[in-house]
Amino acid sequence: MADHGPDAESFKMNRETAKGVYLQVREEFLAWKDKMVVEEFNRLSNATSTPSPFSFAAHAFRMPRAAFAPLPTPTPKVEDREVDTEFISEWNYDADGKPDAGRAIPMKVVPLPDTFVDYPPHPPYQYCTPASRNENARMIDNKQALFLPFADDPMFPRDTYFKAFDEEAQWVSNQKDPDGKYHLSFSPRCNRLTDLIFCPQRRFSAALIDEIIRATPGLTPLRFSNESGLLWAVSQRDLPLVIWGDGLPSSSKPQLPPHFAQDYGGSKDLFKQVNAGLSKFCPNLNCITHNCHVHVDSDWSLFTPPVGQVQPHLTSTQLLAAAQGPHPACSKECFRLIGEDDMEEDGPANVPLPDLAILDSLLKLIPDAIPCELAVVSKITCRNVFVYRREKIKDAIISAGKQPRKGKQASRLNKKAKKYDYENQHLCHVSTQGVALTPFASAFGASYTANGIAVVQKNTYFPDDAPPAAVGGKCTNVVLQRGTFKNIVVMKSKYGLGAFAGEDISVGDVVGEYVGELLDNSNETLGHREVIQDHSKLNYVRPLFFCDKYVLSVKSALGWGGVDADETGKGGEPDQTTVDAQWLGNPTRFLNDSKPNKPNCVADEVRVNGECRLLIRAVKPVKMGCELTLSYGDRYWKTGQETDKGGSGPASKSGGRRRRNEHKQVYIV
Ligand SMILES: C[S@@+](CC[C@H](N)C(=O)[O-])C[C@H]1O[C@@H](n2cnc3c(N)ncnc32)[C@H](O)[C@@H]1O
Repeated sequence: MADHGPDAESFKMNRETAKGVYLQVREEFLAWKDKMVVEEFNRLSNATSTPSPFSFAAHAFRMPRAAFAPLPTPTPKVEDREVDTEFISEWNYDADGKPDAGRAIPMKVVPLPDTFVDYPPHPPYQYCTPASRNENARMIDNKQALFLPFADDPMFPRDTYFKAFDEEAQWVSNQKDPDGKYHLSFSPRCNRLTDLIFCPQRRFSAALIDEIIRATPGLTPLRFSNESGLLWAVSQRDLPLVIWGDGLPSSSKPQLPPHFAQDYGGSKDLFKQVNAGLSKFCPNLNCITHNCHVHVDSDWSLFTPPVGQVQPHLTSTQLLAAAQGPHPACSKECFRLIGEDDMEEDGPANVPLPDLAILDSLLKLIPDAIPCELAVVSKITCRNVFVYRREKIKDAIISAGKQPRKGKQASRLNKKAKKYDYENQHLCHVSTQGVALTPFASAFGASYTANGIAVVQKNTYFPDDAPPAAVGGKCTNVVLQRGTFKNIVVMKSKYGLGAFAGEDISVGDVVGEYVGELLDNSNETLGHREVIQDHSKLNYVRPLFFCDKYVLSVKSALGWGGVDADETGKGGEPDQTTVDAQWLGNPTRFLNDSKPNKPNCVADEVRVNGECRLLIRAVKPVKMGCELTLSYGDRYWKTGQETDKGGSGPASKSGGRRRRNEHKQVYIV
């Protein structure tokens, strides 16, 4: 942090320069304004008895020139300032809308106080991009500094921050051409104006960069006023969209996929709709986003191809057998209560037709899905789903060998159905199949499934201390599926901001999901995040311990390998995975450490279709208005920082990679 001196210097210098420019622009504006006022005055003087109603108040707001000279400090009180008298015109209109002769009303014009004051730096950012799901952090996290954090804070160790980035990416050269003008060249990765500013090995002082920028037509100076200029603009990241001097926008969304707006032939058939919609969906099994730019670049060929009707593999008996286990049923309607003995006794399902239409489509797409999952999607009890499926897909057809289900193959399928460790699932069963959310999901109020396409949830694993499946007769698993979490209010607490219960919360309630950017050691250089943690004394990194091998499988599937991955990105062991809610998250990021008291919440690591998710679950009843707390674990405070000091936090490294690597057993339960 020792390098903030020169930055503070150049910051001051830029401010002086910016002030000069600001005053000059104000002079020009005034001259223009004066000219306009004179023109308008002449026009009015020459006017006949019926002045234009549009000239109303034409004389207002003329300011004396004295107001724009550099103002003395401190700003004089209003009554001490030079005051001019001006006139505005006023007309009354008759019933036909004709104005009368009008009158002049005298007005005192008070000069504005100097608006160029030294504002203190903005307090550290306390919020971040709101998100409902984890996102994979950029793999090239160390390649480019895309924006300058704390751009308005001269104490931010800017150089240390830049040094954390890849050296190759930092290279930039500067030569003067024969005319003595600066010629800028950038490394391939430093190809934007921002890189010029943010490349630490630029060998440029901020003043020199400012000079270069000024010499380049069309570019904004680094600092123009406290809320304008390039430094300010980049601190705003992508909001609002900033168009840089080179004409490139700060965020370039890829084009929509071809035929994105195509209609679906007016079809009400879900199967057809899903097929039509699938081509817009992210192939990442955990992503429910259409037109997803997080996991797929703009190569639309990578998007999910349409599917045909899927042949069922499992007989109802096999389906039922696969789902049996020691866990409790989620309600009286749980299909597992049917039991093999009752198989023939249950009558046909009595469900309304539109729901059956959805179920029909689902059975075409994922005939082997566990009925619980189809129940969530189709809003039919899983018992009825099971009964309907049994009617529709006769065991005899599958067993009779119409499908290739015999002998070894059948037993392999049985094994496959069983390998999903149902015994460990305390909550409602979810299937081994995929669930895709189509653009029509909101219309139907549900998500739709398609075999192995895009999965909202499958194979959820809750740790052993998870509460029983049924809370108040309802399956709590759907809380995660539907994102129906508790109200959390963010307010000031003892340690900066804190998360408070916005409603009464009972033991076992899922309060929310801790979401953020997923990082692992394939995001090689994360040092710049640590610089920010050090500076803000806030650390939002949460380790994930139990999920890594599953993350690996998802990553391999996507060609994102771990450390020792081969050149295709496959294979290798990923290192510790963490969720960082510094820049992307939701109100659960504000849960403070409860020390010295016991926490009222714990974080459960949950595996959902191979992806790790952190659920915040209440372990004590929490009354509305009370603060929600976790125990971060002793290791979190490994640097020995005191936990009873407001705003203090762990040194960045303790929350960053080092902590993750050294203390895998730490888990914020
Ligand atoms: C996940 S954030 C919690 C929200 C944070 N208070 C805020 O204002 O954004 C974790 C940070 O909160 C602060 N914090 C949380 N619990 C604390 C405690 N018991 N003692 C001191 N600081 C704490 C530390 O700065 C820590 O790095």
